[in-house]
Amino acid sequence: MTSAPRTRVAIVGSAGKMGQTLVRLANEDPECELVAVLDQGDAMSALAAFPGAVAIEFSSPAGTRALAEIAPSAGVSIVSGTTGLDDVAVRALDAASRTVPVFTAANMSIGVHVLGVLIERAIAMLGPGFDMELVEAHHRRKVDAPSGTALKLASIAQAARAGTSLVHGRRPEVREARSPGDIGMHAIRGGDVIGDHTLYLLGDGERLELTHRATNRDLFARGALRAAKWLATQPPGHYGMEHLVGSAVP
Ligand SMILES: NC(=O)C1=CN([C@@H]2O[C@H](COP(=O)(O)OP(=O)(O)OC[C@H]3O[C@@H](n4cnc5c(N)ncnc54)[C@H](OP(=O)(O)O)[C@@H]3O)[C@@H](O)[C@H]2O)C=CC1
Ligand SMILES: O=C(O)C1=N[C@H](C(=O)O)C[C@H](O)C1
Repeated sequence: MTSAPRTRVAIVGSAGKMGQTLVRLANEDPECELVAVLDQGDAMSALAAFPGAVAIEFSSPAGTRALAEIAPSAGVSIVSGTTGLDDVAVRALDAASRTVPVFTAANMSIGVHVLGVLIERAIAMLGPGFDMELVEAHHRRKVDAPSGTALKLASIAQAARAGTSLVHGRRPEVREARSPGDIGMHAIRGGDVIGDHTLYLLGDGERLELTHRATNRDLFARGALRAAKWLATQPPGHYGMEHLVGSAVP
């Protein structure tokens, strides 16, 4: 009996919190072969030795950009989970996707993807009478705010209700009530919180609180490895969770 070829993966940002989790889970996965690990100070051009591999990158905007710039000539596909990307890194990923398959998601957990689907559905069903406030909490070492996940969920909310805009926090000098089109964005930082996201839908006499809580990083790494295995057989293009999991409610 012949078994399917293993997906060759390289981990970029391998010494980080996500990188270490990915190295452990990739080594445990019989469908993956870990061929390279790179971190700060390593030359991204080393990936040229592994054409056909999928580089899984959770590092920094500079790391994302460096990988996206080398991937087409190296012949490696990209799974990128880094958040807080600048325009240069976003454009570099888009450019790379014209030559190699690229998968990006601000959150690789299937639960957050489903939360996005539920948010879209809830807003459409509730109508305009419900105010929206989005609260996220993360560990004390997180550098970007709001989280990439919060921004993605907010973009889903904005698409579901026209005429909305993001309002980041509240300041004492602004003495005015919220506007109906506001989506309040609030970021909590501290301790070892892995990642919590709640969209409050606040109406008259009732409110919904749609929440996802991550309790370890394995779920993000498992999602990234699943994406890498899927991406290895895709043509060049820019993919996301909607392509891997789908968005339609059966
Ligand atoms: N999409 C998702 O599901 C998830 C996304 N994330 C995102 O992933 C990113 C990483 O998170 P996390 O692992 O917690 O962060 P860490 O800071 O723990 O790890 C990042 C690692 O990448 C390294 N690095 C930074 N820049 C480069 C570079 N240019 N080339 C190679 N390596 C580099 C860092 O090295 P050094 O410290 O020396 O700079 C560090 O070892 C963040 O943007 C986070 O928001 C996190 C969890 C889930
Ligand atoms: O930095 C983190 O830790 C996380 N970042 C991602 C984000 O910004 O949304 C995903 C997850 O919440 C953990």
